[in-house]
Amino acid sequence: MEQRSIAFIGAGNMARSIIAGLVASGYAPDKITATAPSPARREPLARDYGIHTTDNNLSAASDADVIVLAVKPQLMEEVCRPLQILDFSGKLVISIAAGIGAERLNEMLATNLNLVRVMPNTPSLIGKGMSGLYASSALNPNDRQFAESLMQAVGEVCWVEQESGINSIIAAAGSAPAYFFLFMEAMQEEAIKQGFSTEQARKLVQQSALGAAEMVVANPDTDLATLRAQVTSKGGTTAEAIRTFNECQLSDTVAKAMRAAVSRAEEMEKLF
Ligand SMILES: NC(=O)C1=CN([C@@H]2O[C@H](COP(=O)(O)OP(=O)(O)OC[C@H]3O[C@@H](n4cnc5c(N)ncnc54)[C@H](OP(=O)(O)O)[C@@H]3O)[C@@H](O)[C@H]2O)C=CC1
Ligand SMILES: O=C(O)[C@@H]1CCC=N1
Repeated sequence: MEQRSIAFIGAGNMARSIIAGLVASGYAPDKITATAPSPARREPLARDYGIHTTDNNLSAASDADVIVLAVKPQLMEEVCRPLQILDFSGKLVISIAAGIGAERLNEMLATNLNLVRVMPNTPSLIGKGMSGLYASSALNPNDRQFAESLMQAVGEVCWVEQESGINSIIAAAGSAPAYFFLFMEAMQEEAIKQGFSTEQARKLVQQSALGAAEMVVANPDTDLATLRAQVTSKGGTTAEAIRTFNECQLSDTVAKAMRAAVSRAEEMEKLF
């Protein structure tokens, strides 16, 4: 893919995941800079991926063709203010922040940005990311294409037509790895109670999760309910487990949780 110089402003969990995936996919480490105030954040990135790091946001952003805003939403305004003096006309800005809209980002950087909002997730680290992208129709096709290729280098992508769709991407993908981790944690805990060691319990759970996910991917024409039915023998053990989940209204709980994620993103849009 096109090798533009990229500055990640913020070098935390999500920036690291994208950087790792990018470098593994062949993106030149020399073209990537990441910024963070603490050396403890920067040094492992420089060491592990061979990228440049600095605590100077202004110089990193000034030297870059592409600026990825990757700080916590509550810090975004403070981080953007000193960058207002830059000329953004030839730069592409990608924001991965949840709960900060395009209009607000234009306001924070005091200009009309060439902007793509991206909502990635941490499996980008291993090239298995799922990212949602939004750009206004005014964005030039080259920038649109670059943002898409960048995120494709670390996983799958899905464009949304309306900016509000980014909040639904958060609910379905950005936050979603945590839901699966939570489910696996609960399973591991119970497997331990049933007599397995922590390692055995983890292996049982992770291999089942991996196998299930890979079966979903390998059978694109089979719906999820059918895959579930194939495990569920009539009058058998799975049926009892599923009945228990249904009794506890698992689907409703999942729906509630996803709506709570959207509501929080909407709330953050007002706060920051
Ligand atoms: N984590 C996730 O799964 C996802 C996160 N996001 C979004 O990504 C963004 C970052 O989240 P996440 O990576 O989890 O957060 P982290 O807290 O892990 O990372 C934030 C980073 O910002 C750095 N930082 C703090 N202050 C400054 C500053 N003044 N200038 C430059 N960098 C600064 C921190 O450095 P230091 O440690 O030195 O303070 C840290 O490296 C958020 O906006 C979030 O909404 C989006 C999708 C998924
Ligand atoms: O929890 C958060 O706010 C961020 C956005 C999606 C995943 N992590």
